[in-house]
Amino acid sequence: MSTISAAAAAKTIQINQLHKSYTGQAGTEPHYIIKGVDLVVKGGEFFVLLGPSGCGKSTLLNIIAGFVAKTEGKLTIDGEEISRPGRDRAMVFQQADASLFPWLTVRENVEFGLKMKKTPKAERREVSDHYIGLVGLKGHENKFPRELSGGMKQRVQLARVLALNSSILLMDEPFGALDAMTRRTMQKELIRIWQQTGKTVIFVTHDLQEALLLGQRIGVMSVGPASRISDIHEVPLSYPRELSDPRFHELYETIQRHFDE
Ligand SMILES: Nc1ncnc2c1ncn2[C@@H]1O[C@H](COP(=O)(O)OP(=O)(O)OP(=O)(O)O)[C@@H](O)[C@H]1O
Repeated sequence: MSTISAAAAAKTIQINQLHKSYTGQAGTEPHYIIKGVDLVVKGGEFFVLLGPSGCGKSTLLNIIAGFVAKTEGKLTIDGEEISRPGRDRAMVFQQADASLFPWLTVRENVEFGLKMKKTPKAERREVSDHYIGLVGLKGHENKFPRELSGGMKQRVQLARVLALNSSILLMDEPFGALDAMTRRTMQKELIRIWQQTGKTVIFVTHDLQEALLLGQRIGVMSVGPASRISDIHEVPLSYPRELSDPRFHELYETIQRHFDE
């Protein structure tokens, strides 16, 4: 069966009393970045992690990815405790440049992970055609990253991650470096791709508008240190969401007020 048709089932992430601290010099108290994070993200959900700069969003995402070790607490995926990276999770970073190989074409970048997995050439081609099309890059297969705009590079990164067929997408401010118009287009496309692929998504942002455009639920992290998820807001709006929707504006005001208190 091809990688496209064998779509991985969405997975549930459960976090209980997660702490992350760094120790300083001998004899000093540990410095808690996050302390007491509790969270359940259901399989197939689009969950947004929102919080001010430096509160520990990336730290939490990196712990879920298995890139950073937790200090205490429990982290399970479909009931199985995890502590290292796995094929069930894939990360999309803010800087697409840093994650693409400049000497490989769009197609070669998208196929890279599959090549590492020794996927046969014909299947690699089928998968890369599918995801290059899905992210709107058809016709650009033979270009190199230097020939692409920032938005296009981010699409390549997304296609490469999608081609790996992980059931969980971890996204760390992936559109933070894009101009406003490209960012809006990418947000819409991401929702379309999420709806088509049924993946579990955890999307980190410090932008409330972006959080409300994307998330089914928004977890707000408190100001660090020793940050935790202090509130979870359900977003009862269907997709695609429009900034001009008065209900969007109302929700924005409600959550913003909460920040100001
Ligand atoms: N290896 C480390 N050792 C010590 N402190 C660290 C380490 N990594 C991160 N920190 C600290 O943890 C805190 C949270 O960082 P993190 O990058 O998770 O925040 P963030 O909410 O993602 O911020 P931003 O939105 O600015 O990216 C920061 O104060 C940072 O300095």
